[in-house]
Order: sequence, then structure tokens, then C-alpha cells
Amino acid sequence: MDLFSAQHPDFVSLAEGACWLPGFALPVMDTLWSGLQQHLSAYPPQQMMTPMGLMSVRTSSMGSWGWVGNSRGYAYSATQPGKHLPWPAIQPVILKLAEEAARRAGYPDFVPDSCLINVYAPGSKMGLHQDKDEMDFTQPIVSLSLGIPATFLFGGAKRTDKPVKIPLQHGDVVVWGGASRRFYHGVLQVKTNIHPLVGAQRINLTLRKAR
Ligand SMILES: O=C(O)CCC(=O)C(=O)O
Ligand SMILES: [Fe+2]
Repeated sequence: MDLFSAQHPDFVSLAEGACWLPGFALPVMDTLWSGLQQHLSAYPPQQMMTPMGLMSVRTSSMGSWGWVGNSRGYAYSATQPGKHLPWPAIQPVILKLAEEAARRAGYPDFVPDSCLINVYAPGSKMGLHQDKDEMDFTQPIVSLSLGIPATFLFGGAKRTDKPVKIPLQHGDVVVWGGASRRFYHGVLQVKTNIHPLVGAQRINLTLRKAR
């Protein structure tokens, strides 16, 4: 028997500068989930428009910079869509978790100012794209999954680079930065399923330093 594959790894390298941290968020999940539920009732996720059309995911944000789209483009915004109001601060449990995950991945100086919340109902997906609207590419991306499983695609520097398929579960974190900071990534169509805590949805938090 292969003893290594029989173990549950807590760190899986994906590329230079990128790793998958299975179950990293589970120890703080109770606090995290109750705070996130409160946030989602106060700031209900909305389907955003992009130049490519209406997104299948619904989004909300925390932090100094939220993410908003419309038919002309998308950008970080200090205010909620259609309002002159800021987003609430990134909740402390989320901020601490993101900083700890970044440290584990080799980025000890990560201080995110943006937390995008993507809600995937079964059938939702996100096409291959690069995260490239941030100002400082020395800062990594920290991505946390909750709820039903999803297949995360992690490719390379070119859109045509064949992505690896990562079966993300509730509580998993993926971090990418350094040499893989602008690598293409996406999410396959989420399959119908029910998670005992989160229900019939996948929620992803993307923590970034936007400015
Ligand atoms: O949902 C995910 O796992 C990825 C989200 C993402 O790539 C993004 O928000 O830019
Ligand atoms: Fe992304």
C-alpha cells in the first residue's frame, strides 16, 4: 500500500507559488459560517453583469474594495452596487484565516483589503480567467470553499495550458501567488448536492489585496 496517498495531506503543491490546503478552515468553521450567514442576509448576493453576459454565480463583498460588474466592464469599487455605501469590514475570523493560510503557503505579509463572496447554486460555474485587476502582484490570492463540492481548475500562464482538476471540499483553501499569481483558473459547473451545514450551494471567498 502506498502510505503517502493513504494519508490525508494538509498541503498539496499545485505549481510554483500555489498550494491546496485541504480542510484548513475547518477548525474555525462554526464562527465563520455564522458570521457569513449574517453577512449574506444583510448584503444579499446579486447576479452581476459582465461584458460576457450575466454571471451564473451571485456575489457579495466585504472589505474596503468590493467587486462589481456591468455590461461595460468590471472593477473594484469602494461602494455597493447602486448605492453610496461602503461594504462592511472583512470579518476578523476570515481575515485571520486568510493571513494564516497565506503564511502557510509562504506569503507572511498578506493583508487583504477585499473579500469577494461567490455563491454557486448547482449549475453555476466560472470560466477560466486570470485575476489581474489588483495593483500589487506580489500579494497572493487566498480562496476558501464552503458547502457542496466543486471542481476547481488550475491552469498555467496561458489560457491553453491544460488545467489540473482539484476536487474542493467544504473548508478547503487554495493559495496562489509568486510565479503562479496570474495563472488561469475557473470552476466547473457545480453538481446538485446538499451539504449538511451550508445546504444546496457552494460558497467561495476570494481574499485579495486590491489596492
Ligand atoms: O470560486 C472559486 O473557486 C474561484 C473564484 C474566482 O476565481 C474569483 O473570484 O476570481
Ligand atoms: Fe479568479
